Formats: sequence, structure tokens, C-alpha cells
Amino acid sequence: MRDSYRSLRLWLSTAFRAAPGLVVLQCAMQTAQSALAPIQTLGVSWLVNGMASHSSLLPAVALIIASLASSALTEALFEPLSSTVYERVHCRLHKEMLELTGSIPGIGIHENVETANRLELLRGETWRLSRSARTLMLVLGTLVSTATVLWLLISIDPVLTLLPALGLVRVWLAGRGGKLLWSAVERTTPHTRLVNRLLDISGDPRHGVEVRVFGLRRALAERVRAHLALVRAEQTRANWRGAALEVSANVVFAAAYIAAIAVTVVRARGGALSPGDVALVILLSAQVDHATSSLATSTRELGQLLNLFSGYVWLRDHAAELRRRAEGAKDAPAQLRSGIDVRGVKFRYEGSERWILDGIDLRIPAGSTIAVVGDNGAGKTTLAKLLLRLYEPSEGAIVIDGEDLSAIDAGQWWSRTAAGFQDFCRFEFTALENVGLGDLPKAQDERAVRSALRRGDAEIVVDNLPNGLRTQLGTRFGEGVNPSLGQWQRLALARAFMRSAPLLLLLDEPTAALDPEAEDALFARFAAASRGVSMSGGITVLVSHRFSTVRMADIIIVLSDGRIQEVGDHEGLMRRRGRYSELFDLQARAYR
Ligand SMILES: Nc1ncnc2c1ncn2[C@@H]1O[C@H](COP(=O)(O)OP(=O)(O)OP(=O)(O)O)[C@@H](O)[C@H]1O
Repeated sequence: MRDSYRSLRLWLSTAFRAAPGLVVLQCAMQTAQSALAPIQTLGVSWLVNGMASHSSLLPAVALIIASLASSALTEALFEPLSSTVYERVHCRLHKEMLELTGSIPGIGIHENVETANRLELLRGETWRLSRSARTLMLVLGTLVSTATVLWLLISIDPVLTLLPALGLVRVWLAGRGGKLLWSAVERTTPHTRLVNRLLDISGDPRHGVEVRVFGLRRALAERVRAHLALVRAEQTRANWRGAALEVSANVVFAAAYIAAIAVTVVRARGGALSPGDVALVILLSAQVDHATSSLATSTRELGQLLNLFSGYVWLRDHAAELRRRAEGAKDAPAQLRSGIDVRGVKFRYEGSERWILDGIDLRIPAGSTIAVVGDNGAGKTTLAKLLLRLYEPSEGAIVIDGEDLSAIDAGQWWSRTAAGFQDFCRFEFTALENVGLGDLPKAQDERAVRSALRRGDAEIVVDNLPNGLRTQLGTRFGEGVNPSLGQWQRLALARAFMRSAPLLLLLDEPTAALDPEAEDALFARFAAASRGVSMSGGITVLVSHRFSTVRMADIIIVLSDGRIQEVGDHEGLMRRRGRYSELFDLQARAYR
């Protein structure tokens, strides 16, 4: 109940916060417009009575003309006003949702099936949330017209108020139908998510080669069809059940409608009512029919909206709870003095029983470079993400200069780190922005960007662009150039080097897409860049399968099945003739 109340409040406030003046104007116009139809009917009733009693028709005609003119005016203005409010609410909601999800520490919210479903539902239905003002107007309009109709009916015969009362049964059943549909939508969200993902794959040029070479077009289309069929079947079933409820309510209402007209005609014949009253009841009954049917529609829509807003309340609460927890958080240090201690860290992904990291103990002194190697799936990237605080350890702690990382403000920690990942982002902006995004305050600072390009060995990429740093990258959203995979990766690396003295520089397979020559040149620069980072006590963590890169690290750890198998520097590990030296020799032979 409390949740429904909060959803209702959020629903009402969302539209008002986005466009307060326009929504008030919309409310006023809607109220006027909704009262005008019954008032017009009253004018018709006066007209009939005036003609029957041969009295003046002027008041009736004036009332009809005035209400017609006002109705035409408000109708003309209403649509553009609604669209403007819709756009404003839409922009605001998107902005708020991006800010809320972005403020949540960790990426688990996108990976946990339940929370990912909730987010997808919210994202996919933002257009419906944005129509909150329109639904508000629909409800308001129906309430005003129902109240006006009620008032007119009472003035004729209080028994006639039974008619709108029966209409409420219709509204209640429509609400039940809406609930049935909503639970079908919720049940089918995992299928909808999958369909969206498959459509993304089919439409993305990066996957185009595999889709064509493996002849996946048909198979993908068949999967999309099968999941959509499931979604459609569930939702159609719910729609039919809702429709059956509504039809039964309509039959009852139609019987009451006929009875009301029959009673009025009989009473008029007995002289208790005037001909104008009969005309009024006939016309008003039609309006009650219309009003209750649109109230039924808006109730259905309102139910869906409130369900959606309860999802939105959940997202806000979730983000607020994490903000609250972070309130007493400590500041990230300006410089690393001692270093990072990984103490007995165990980690498993949510919903999984398997330990991905199984008791990692590691000391990384300030200013050092550490390389992490190991087989596929050994847990290297997971460890890197824990250091970045994209996940929290399930057991144990990561300690930064004596302070538990989980007690340090996540936003601050991120602002003091830099990262280059194997699955980097390809921002289809200008080359300048693409690199500059690595340090937002300096995003447009050409000197800072050029220096990052130098450290990431990506100057050559920009030199070959037709408009240098001002070149638009990517061709999907307009005219631009399409860099190769390796060129994109060099730019992503340069982005990682934008922050000049991060406490943690994390490079996860940063050279995977580069040719050996470029890789060689880059190693030398890595060493220089790492020295720059280490001046502030910063630590460079390099995850790599290329042992020629790894060898320059101060500490090398070999991960195997989530445990540290070996640790030491290159010479030490080679002398030991263990797993590291075995892998190193294997790769060196392959390169010879
Ligand atoms: N988001 C996730 N949810 C559940 N399991 C995951 C997730 N990400 C990774 N894993 C699992 O964790 C294990 C370790 O993955 P991780 O990416 O850390 O390995 P890695 O050593 O970096 O591998 P690679 O060398 O192939 O990049 C893998 O078995 C993987 O299946």
C-alpha cells in the first residue's frame, strides 16, 4: 500500500517537475474541456424546453455556442501542449535513469538477471512513463466530466446516479484486466530482453561477418520469431481474459442504460419530467457510457503506469540506499604511500556457487607495476575489476594504504583510477573527444589529448585521419571514418592515459588488437608511462597473454583456477622453471 502511494506520488511529481507551468495550464484546459460536453448537453435540454414552451431560446443558443467555441479552442491547443510536456518528461526521465544507474557502484545491477530485467523493462517502457502527464489529464478529464454529469443527473432524479455507479464496476474490471496484462508483460520480459539482444546482433555491422559467414540470419530470425511468439501468446491470452471481463461489465451497463431511459420516458409521460429532461438523460447516458469507458481505459493505463513507477521507485531506492551507505565513506588518498593489499580475497559471481577467486593474498607496493597472467578463465579480469571496485569481494578485503576499499567513496576511487580494457568502448565522436573522455575536465584540452596520444602510442592513428583530432569517428551516425580494430584500441589506450597520475592504471589485454611492431613500440612507452604513474605512488596492473609485455613488470603473478600459482619478477620466475617459464618459453619459440 505504501509502495503504491509512493509510486502514485512519483507519478504525479514526475510530470510537474519536468514542466510545472505547462502541466498546470494543461490541467486547467483539461478541466474546462471535460466540463464543456455535459454543459453543451444542458444547453440542448434548455433548447428543447424553450421550443416546447415557446419561451426565449437565447440563453440556450448562447450556452451552446460558447461551449462549442471554447471546446474548439482548447482542443486545438491541447495536442501541441501535450507533445511538449511529453518531450520534456521523456528527456528528464532518460537523464535521471542514466544518472541513477551510473551512480550505483559496481556493475552487478546489469548482470543480475532480476535487476537486469527490471532495468530493461524500465528502459523499454520509458515512453509510457513519459506519457504520465497525458494519463493524468485523461483521469482528471474523466473525473471532471463524471462529476458534471452526476450533478446534472441528480438534478433530474437521484435514482439516475446508479448509472455512473454501475460504470464503476466497469472501471474495476478494467483494472483487473490491466493487472493480468501487466503480469504477462513482467513474465515475458526475459524473452523481450533476449529478442532485443538478438536484434542488436543482427543489426550491428561488427557481428555482420559472423552472421553471414556462418549463415546465421535464418537461425537468428527463427529464434527472434520463437521468442516473440511466446511473448505474443502470453500477452494475447491476458488481453483476451481482460476483454472477457470488460464485455461482461459492458452488458450489465447497457441494460442499466436502457432501463434509465425507459424510466425517464415513463416519468415524462406521467408529467413528472419535461421533454428537455428526457433529451438530457438520453444524451447524458451516452456521456456516462463514454466517460466510464475512458475511465476504464485510463484505469488500465494507470495500473501499468503505477507498476512501472514502482520499478522506478525501486531504482531510486536502490541508488539512494547505496548513496546512504557511502555517506560515511572515506576520501580516496591523493597519493599512494604504502600500496594495495589484497587480503584473503574470495569472490563468486551472484547466483553462482563457484569460487572464481579462491583466497588471493597479495601485496602491491606503491609505485610498482604488476602483471597478471594465466589461462583463459583463471580469474584475471575478475581480479582487475575487484581492484577497480566494480565488484565487492565476497570474502576478504582489498586495502588501499591501510583503508578498506569498500569504505572509500566509489566515485572518488574511480576518479583516481584509469583503465583500458580489451572490450573497450568505441565512442563515435570526434577523435579529440574519443580520447579526451578519459579525463572529462580536460576532454577538450588539445594539449592534454596529444600528450595522452603520445603515451598510448596513438599519434600515428590521428596523423592519418583526414581532419586530425577533429575527425568524426565511425560511420553509423553520420559522415565519418571507420578506424580499424587496432586503431580503435590505440585510441582507447590513449584514453586510459588521459589522467596523468592515477593511483591505479589498469590495462586489461590492452594490446590484443595490435600488430607486434606496434606492440613493441608500446612496451617502451608503457614503461615510461608506468614510471609517470609511479611518481604519485600509482600502481599499474597489466593483464596480458603476451609475455614479452609482461616481463617488464616488477611483480608477475600467475593465476590458476582463482589461486595464485606463482609470484615473482621475470628473472626469478624463469629461474624457478615453473608454469611461468614454461609459458614464456612456449611463446618465445612461437615468435621465433
Ligand atoms: N559476469 C559474470 N558472471 C558470471 N561468471 C562470470 C562473469 N564474468 C566472468 N565469469 C566467470 O569467471 C571466470 C573467470 O573469468 P575472467 O574473465 O576473470 O577470466 P580471465 O582470466 O580474465 O580469462 P581470459 O584470459 O579468457 O580473459 C570464468 O569462468 C567466467 O566464466
